Amino acid sequence: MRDAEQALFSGGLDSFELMQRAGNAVAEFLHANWPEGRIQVLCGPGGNGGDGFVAASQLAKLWRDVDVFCLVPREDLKGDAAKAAALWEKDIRPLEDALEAPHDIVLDALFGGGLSRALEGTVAALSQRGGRVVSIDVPSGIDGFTAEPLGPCFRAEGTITFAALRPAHVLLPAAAYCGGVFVADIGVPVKSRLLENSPLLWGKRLPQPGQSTHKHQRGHLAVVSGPAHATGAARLAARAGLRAGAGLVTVLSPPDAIQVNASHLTAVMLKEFSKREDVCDALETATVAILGPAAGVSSTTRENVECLLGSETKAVLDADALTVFGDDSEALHKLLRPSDLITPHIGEFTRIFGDLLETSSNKVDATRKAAEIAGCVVLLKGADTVIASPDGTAIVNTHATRWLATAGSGDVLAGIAGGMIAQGVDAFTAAAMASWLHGESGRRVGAGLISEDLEKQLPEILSALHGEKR
Ligand SMILES: NC(=O)C1=CN([C@@H]2O[C@H](COP(=O)(O)OP(=O)(O)OC[C@H]3O[C@@H](n4cnc5c(N)ncnc54)[C@H](OP(=O)(O)O)[C@@H]3O)[C@@H](O)[C@H]2O)[C@@H](O)CC1
Ligand SMILES: Nc1ncnc2c1ncn2[C@@H]1O[C@H](COP(=O)(O)OP(=O)(O)O)[C@@H](O)[C@H]1O
Ligand SMILES: [K+]
Repeated sequence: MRDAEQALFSGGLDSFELMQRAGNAVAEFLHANWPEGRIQVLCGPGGNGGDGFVAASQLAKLWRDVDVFCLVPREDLKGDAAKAAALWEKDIRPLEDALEAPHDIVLDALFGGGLSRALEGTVAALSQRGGRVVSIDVPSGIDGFTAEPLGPCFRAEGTITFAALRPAHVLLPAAAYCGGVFVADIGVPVKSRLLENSPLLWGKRLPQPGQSTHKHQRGHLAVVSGPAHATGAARLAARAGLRAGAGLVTVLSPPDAIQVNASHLTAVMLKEFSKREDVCDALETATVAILGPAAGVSSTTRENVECLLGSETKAVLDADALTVFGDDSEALHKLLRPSDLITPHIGEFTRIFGDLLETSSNKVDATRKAAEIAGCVVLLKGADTVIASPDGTAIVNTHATRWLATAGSGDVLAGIAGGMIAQGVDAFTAAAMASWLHGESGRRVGAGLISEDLEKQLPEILSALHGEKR
């Protein structure tokens, strides 16, 4: 078992006691969700198999029809797995027999945290049979730490794990093999929290105006525009921020882009900046500013970032505001504050955090380390988006759609986050809200999606979350 896994289960608790609690939880989970049918329990030689033996004996007590198969003979089992097998009084058959044995549901208790190599032979063949599979801890064949299949692996309808989610339960591609994931509390303390994004985490904290609220109480979002040929990104972010509920939104525009911005903006306000002081002055009246979308990789962008991070205004930094520090990322890390949010995609992440992705065991670990290094909230974009705060708490969002892979969709995401921060939501929660709302908007549009469509979905989605009919 790897260190990270061991740390999760520290606390001086008796390991066989934990195995019994785990196995009992597996039996309850399976019986509650798959109440009928003959169960084939496939046990491995270690702790995962041990959980399987406990679950099998408990399921038999619930009058379920259970057959148990094991990769190794009973007499070769050791430690807790041997103790658990002793609870199963009937036959333990060789694993090969499972290939042809009649069954309706498979309980996959082959390997969990101790998988050390790709599945082969009978185990590999069993993993490819299809059918209804419930996995213990993680579908066997998936490396729970890198969140990648090591080779052939089981595809579960449901997975039960213990104490806390692991990266494999929420990161792609592993998450797609887990089915519905249930976390059983087996009474062990959890050190760092990993959560799956959902309105259940933040729905009650969505900002909402009171009966007599005025716009100035809903915060002021500023978005810095790029030059005349690159203004659309800022407007996408600005309109999304307004839809998300910011009371006032201003696009700060360089002089050459004023005309083009003016001809496209209505509810969003416009203000010109020509030199550094103007940006600083304009930013001072804002609650939060978004800087980076199509801003240009230029000394002006860098100066604007420095000015923003030296002010009282909170920051959402994206795209060029990050890239501009590519050869001097430590300077950026020093300037960032805990209330700031940065939203890199993988390319931008690599520019400002070097090889962190390659040197970490998975995207969650890399994003957590990045948040610690930069001292701010980091949202790493992708089909699975990871949000981490410097204290180690992390949320993974897979509530999205591949149709979001289109120009400008990241600008909308930054805009929604900025709109939430303007209304007083902390950067971590705002990032979680934004990534879910962005994903839900994308799902509602589907094929043919362009970034302009996304903000138009927000009124309906937000109304539903507020429990208001439209
Ligand atoms: N920690 C706790 O307190 C709790 C832990 N719990 C449970 O324990 C599980 C972790 O147990 P674990 O560490 O024994 O690892 P596990 O996944 O059973 O496998 C290791 C064995 O498999 C073997 N093996 C590996 N790959 C193989 C392959 N491809 N093909 C063939 N063999 C292979 C490997 O052999 P080796 O690599 O040494 O050659 C070794 O013998 C965890 O997932 C959870 O279910 C719960 O009870 C809750 C409390
Ligand atoms: N295949 C995908 N599945 C789900 N979401 C995706 C996918 N590809 C991109 N996204 C989402 O779309 C957005 C793209 O952002 P980004 O790469 O910054 O684009 P842009 O710079 O064009 O705005 C991110 O929020 C990302 O998480
Ligand atoms: K398993």
